[in-house]
Amino acid sequence: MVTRPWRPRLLSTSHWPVGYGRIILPEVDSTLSEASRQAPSLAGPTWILALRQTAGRGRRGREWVDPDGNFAATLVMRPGGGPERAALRSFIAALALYDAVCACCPGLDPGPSGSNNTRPRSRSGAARVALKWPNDVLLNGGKLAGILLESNSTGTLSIGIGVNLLNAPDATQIEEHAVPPVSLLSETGADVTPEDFLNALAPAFARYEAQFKTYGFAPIRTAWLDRAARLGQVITARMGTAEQTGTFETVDDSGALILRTSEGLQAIPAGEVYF
Ligand SMILES: O=C(O)CCCC[C@@H]1SC[C@@H]2NC(=O)N[C@@H]21
Repeated sequence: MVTRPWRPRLLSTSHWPVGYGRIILPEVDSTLSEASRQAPSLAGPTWILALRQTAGRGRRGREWVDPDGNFAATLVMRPGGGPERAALRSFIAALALYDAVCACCPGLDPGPSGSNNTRPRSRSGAARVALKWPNDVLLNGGKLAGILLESNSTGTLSIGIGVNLLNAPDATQIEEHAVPPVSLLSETGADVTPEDFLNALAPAFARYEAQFKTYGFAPIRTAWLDRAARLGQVITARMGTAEQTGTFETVDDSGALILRTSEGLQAIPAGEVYF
């Protein structure tokens, strides 16, 4: 496992978004759990970053293995607007992650827009980032980051984000057919600290959130589709024990995956995608 030598960090706050709080903890069980504990006393949207998580959780009840040096944070907010609208924040978080990764790695190839965005690496050999429905960020075709949304009946939404900055978890621990994990360091050579990553991610999230509040989901959906992995290709979506294979046509205005199958267009509101 790669470790980063300790060095004092000067946190740049010059681009920190107005109205957002920030809490940095040396260690916590899970930033999502910490978000539930802290939410009642928070005055506004707040990022909770932990330099170490001892009980990180992933989607579908999975453990999120979080080796030292990786990014683990949760944004706690009270977005209003009901659960369906709140859930669209996963697309905002994915776009913000995409921008933060590109900002931290200047040599990265943002990739072509639209359905060509399927090759794991660009022709020039530069690393390539893409978004995988519903909640993953891919780098060179491997899983770099995951997003887990949790909400409660009081209207609190917690957006948990894990990024393999320094180390990718052991690939033998992943599910069959799942995308293998990669790290930012191994794929690009960029050594980015969790604090620096947060300083790129928080303003990017705030920009997309402001756009969403003003213009709704349409521009977010378009931007997400421009960065989507495997658009126009045959993929398999798994919903519990059921599976659907078809061509990835689009994402609709509720965020559902639209697959073209032999029975016509199928909308999949939630599930996991396999390539
Ligand atoms: O399964 C996934 O892909 C989602 C992973 C989400 C992991 C992050 S790390 C920060 C936050 N705290 C957690 O316990 N989980 C999320």
